[in-house]
Amino acid sequence: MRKPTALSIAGIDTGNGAGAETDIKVYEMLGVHGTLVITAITAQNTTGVKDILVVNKEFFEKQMKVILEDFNINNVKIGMIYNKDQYEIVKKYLDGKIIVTDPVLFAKDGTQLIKDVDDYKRIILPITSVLTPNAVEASYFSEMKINTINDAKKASKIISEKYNIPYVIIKGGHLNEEFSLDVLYNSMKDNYLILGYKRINQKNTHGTGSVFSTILSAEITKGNSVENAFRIARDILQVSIEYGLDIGKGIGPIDPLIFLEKNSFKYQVIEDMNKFADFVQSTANFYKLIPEVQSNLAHSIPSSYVKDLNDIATFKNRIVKNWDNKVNIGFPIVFGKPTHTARLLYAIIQKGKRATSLINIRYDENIIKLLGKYGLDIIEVDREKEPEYNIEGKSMQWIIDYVYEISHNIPNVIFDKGMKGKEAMIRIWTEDIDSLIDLLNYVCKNIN
Ligand SMILES: Cc1ncc(CO)c(N)n1
Repeated sequence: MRKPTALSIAGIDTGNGAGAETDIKVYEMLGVHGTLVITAITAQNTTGVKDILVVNKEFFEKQMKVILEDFNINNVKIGMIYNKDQYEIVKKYLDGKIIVTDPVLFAKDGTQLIKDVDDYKRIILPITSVLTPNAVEASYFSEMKINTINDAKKASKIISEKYNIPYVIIKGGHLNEEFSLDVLYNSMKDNYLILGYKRINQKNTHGTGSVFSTILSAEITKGNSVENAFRIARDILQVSIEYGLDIGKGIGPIDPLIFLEKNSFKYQVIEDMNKFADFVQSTANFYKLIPEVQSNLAHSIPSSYVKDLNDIATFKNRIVKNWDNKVNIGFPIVFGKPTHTARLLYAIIQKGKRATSLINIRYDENIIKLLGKYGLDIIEVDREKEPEYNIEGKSMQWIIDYVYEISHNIPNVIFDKGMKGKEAMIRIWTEDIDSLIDLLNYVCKNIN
């Protein structure tokens, strides 16, 4: 196997939230082999940088030589780099390569991570291809206040011209707006690309800069344009922040690997639903469970990872009983469709249940009896008690709120006998797909 290879010049964060470890995590997750030249070891955790042991000039250069004489490196990412000696060695060996530089002047707790700042400006910035300052750093390099998106545009161009940097991205995390806006200035085209994402209220944001700049470097290494790399980086960053880790006593790290994890969870959901479809089609009596409005299965990734309906899949065209009692599975499997079953499952998960699978089936007293015999808890909902509203999709939330209020729990079987214009219905949820298949199989075997 061949793999594109890149180099990160960074410090070690012993708490594994930013720096070299994060860079390697991100490179590997995106299919790039990441190598390292270490600038310093920080004694660091989520509450801050407690001390810094700088790698001396000779050993710094030794690492550089060893890496470059072996690997074919054309892409570099620079994070924490400490002093003038290190800048000069970097220039000597790496000038002319594609360099993404994250100018980490200060850590989150204010610790200075770059010492000889004037030399840094003179030596590192002019060999940089893509610079990724936040608003505070950009303000420092451009010597202007940055309060608005227009300020950020102006500053990015000033920095680009002043230091001869082809691309400058000013990250808006520090700009005070409802949306976080990032500005990319492309000096060759003299144009801007602005990306806006909803600000996430979540305190665990350690490592945001390292993750962002390494995604850029990885995507550029694979041949993507800087613009596309920027879009990909911003997308992945958003989920990485949403799933920031509540570990440590301070500012916990964001989790870039969630991007892979979520994709693999979703793949498992699809496999489960295919298995469920096979079960339905090989079970002779299944048609007896299908109501007039037809059935659907809602199936989610592990419930603790569910953020919204996009994490829940259903069959786009339901599970349908034909005139000849054959059952059709309405493929394709789709995530994010706001069906009754998906909303119901979502509402149950919101109540803290480890639910992942839910189906609606026909109401029949005998089916209720069988479900009881099988050992499931059952509750009846009186839909006459439901208030009238005209907002689509509220009913499912009401059902779950009502059930929770009267039983302080969400039993696995929730049924109602219907009312005018609303068909009676049984809804069953389980913690996993196999439990749902087993119990439906029992019902189908014993129904007459
Ligand atoms: C080693 C290291 N690199 C970068 C940062 C910036 O987040 C940090 N805190 N520590």
